[in-house]
Parts: sequence; C-alpha cells; structure tokens
Amino acid sequence: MTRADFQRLIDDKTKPIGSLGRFESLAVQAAAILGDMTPSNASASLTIFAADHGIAAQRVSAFPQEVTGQMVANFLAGGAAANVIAAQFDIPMTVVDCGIAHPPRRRDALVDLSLGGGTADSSTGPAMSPETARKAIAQGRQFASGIESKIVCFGEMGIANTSAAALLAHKLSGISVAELVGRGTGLDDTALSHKQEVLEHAAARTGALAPIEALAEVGGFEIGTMAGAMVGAGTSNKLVVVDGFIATAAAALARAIEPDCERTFVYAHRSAEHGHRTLLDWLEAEPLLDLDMRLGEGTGALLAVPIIHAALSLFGMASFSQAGVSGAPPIS
Ligand SMILES: O=C(O)c1ccc[n+]([C@@H]2O[C@H](COP(=O)([O-])O)[C@@H](O)[C@H]2O)c1
Ligand SMILES: Cc1cc2nc[nH]c2cc1C
Repeated sequence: MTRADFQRLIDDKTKPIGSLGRFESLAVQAAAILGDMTPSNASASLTIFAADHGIAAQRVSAFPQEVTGQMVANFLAGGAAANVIAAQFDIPMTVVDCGIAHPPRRRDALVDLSLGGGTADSSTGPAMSPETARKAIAQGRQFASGIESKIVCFGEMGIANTSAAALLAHKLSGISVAELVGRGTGLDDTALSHKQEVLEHAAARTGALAPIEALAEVGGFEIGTMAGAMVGAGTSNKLVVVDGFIATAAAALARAIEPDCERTFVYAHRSAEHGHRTLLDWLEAEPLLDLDMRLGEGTGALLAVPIIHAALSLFGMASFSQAGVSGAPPIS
C-alpha cells in the first residue's frame, strides 16, 4: 500500500478530515514506511552512540572528558535517564563505543565500534582522516542492518559533541556558527562566548566541504556512525526517530549522503540547545515535542515512541460507513 492508500484510510475514519492534525500525518508516515498498521508489530529499540572529542581540550564543555566513559558505565548499570525511560516503555537499549577516551572497565556489554580514543582537536586540524570518516558511515550502515526492531531511536553521549554538531551543521547548511553554537551541558555567558570563538576559529580552517569531508574535518566518531546507521535503517524501511541537536546534525549528514532516507525520519523533539530550532527549520522538520529538554542519550526519541504507537492505533477506528455516521456534505 502506498502513502496515498494509508491517507485514504485515515480520511475515511469517523472524524472530520485532518482533525487530528500532525498526529494523522505521523500515522500515515509510520504505516507507509513500516508497511503495517498494527502498533504491536512496531517494536522499538534505542541505540546510544558514544565517543569523545579532541576539541574538549579547548574548554568548550562544562564537564570534563572522563564523563563520557563514566556516563556509559552508568548506562550499562541502568542508572541514566535513558535507562529509566526505556524501561518504562519496555524498550531495549544498546550502547555503542564509537571511540571513548576512557571507556568503562566492563566493556563486555558494549558494542565495540571504536575508531580510536576520541577525535583530534578540530580547532587545530582535521578531527579524523577521510578514510576514518568513510569507515564511520560504513560501520553505522552495517550496524543498522543488524537491528531487528521496526522503530529505531538513536541517541548519543559525548562530552563536547555540541561543538562537533554545530560545526558539522554549519558546514552542511551554511548557517552561521553564531546561530548554531549553544550552552551544551550548561556553559555560562563567558564560557559560551569563548566556545563561539573556538568554533569560529575551527570553522575558518576550511572552506566549503562535501559531506564526508565535513565529517572528517569537524567530527565526531559517534555522529558519523549514527549518520551511517540512519542511512542504513532508512533504506531498509525502519522508522528512524531522531533525538536532539547532535542527532539532528547526524540526520542532516545522513540526508546529504542519501536524500531518500529523509522520508523515514521522525524528529522527536525540539531541544533547548540554541541552534536546534534553526537547524530544524533549515531541514524543514517539525518535531513532535517541545519540552525544553537538552540531555541527549535518546531521551527525546524515547518519548516519541508511545506517540507513534498511538498514531498507528488510529487505523483501528471505525470508518463512516462501518459506524453509520453521516459524512460531511460536499461544500459548494
Ligand atoms: O540532544 C541535545 O539536544 C543535547 C543538547 C545539549 C547537550 N547534550 C548532551 O550533552 C553532551 C554535549 O554537551 P557539551 O556541552 O559537552 O558539548 C552530550 O553528551 C550530549 O548528549 C545534548
Ligand atoms: C551528567 C551528564 C549526562 C549526560 N547525558 C548525555 N550527555 C550528558 C552529559 C552529562 C554531563
């Protein structure tokens, strides 16, 4: 069935046409991508891609680099926000090491796709080689081919990755660095203007860049791997739930690499990170939620899952003829 077929089904349900707004378009998008209207068939999962960033050395984050590995240990122990929300919805969670500088000792529960102990500092040179950038995309695609669930939530963890995401979004979109730089984990005004200087300097190192070159120049390992996974999941007709600012930068990269995968993306929420609104507007994306969240980890994406399931449940409504409800008379 095509998107138009699912749209006809929804239009024939017992409600004024369009009265459930974007909730209806979500139902049509989800059913068309999954080829299935049954909520219980639409299993969901969360993958958190984690990595470190050399640009953290420039004091662009409110937290030290060790926190990436420490939070990954917290994910494995079940203590993070992502864990408790995922548990609430019975959503299984996988954590992928894409290049953590100080990984936890208990590595057995991690998927190991490490590309090194963090990227190089992109304010002084390329974050990674073009070969590593291509490897990040390829390993993400490969990883996605092993995901069994139909709805895939992608989140991330990486100290200083709002810097990498802002620079990548700048290179892909041409939006100014000033419009994309934000407080991340909670910088004060002084630290924010320092971050902006560092990012302006990093951006000025290079001119216009092709997508893979942009990933190589500004990073990061988890963003590239997530972008590859978005391409892979999208091309195999999974519904890709995009989380906050960093995940949206990965989605912009995925779209630049494979434009067709965009139709499978659901933007879960508008993060409070300055720049997310501008980036979403540039992508012409309207997120489902706006809860002032700015945590990452896939927490916003998880909250979208019950909304997607509820949207699919609309296909269980009675049609006008089934319920004996008179349709609207044609407007002359
Ligand atoms: O998802 C978002 O919109 C978001 C906004 C701000 C911060 N974060 C999280 O905070 C970390 C990056 O912040 P920072 O200040 O270290 O660049 C990283 O682990 C992200 O998951 C996430
Ligand atoms: C504590 C903490 C938790 C996070 N989760 C995602 N990014 C994070 C950054 C910090 C600092």
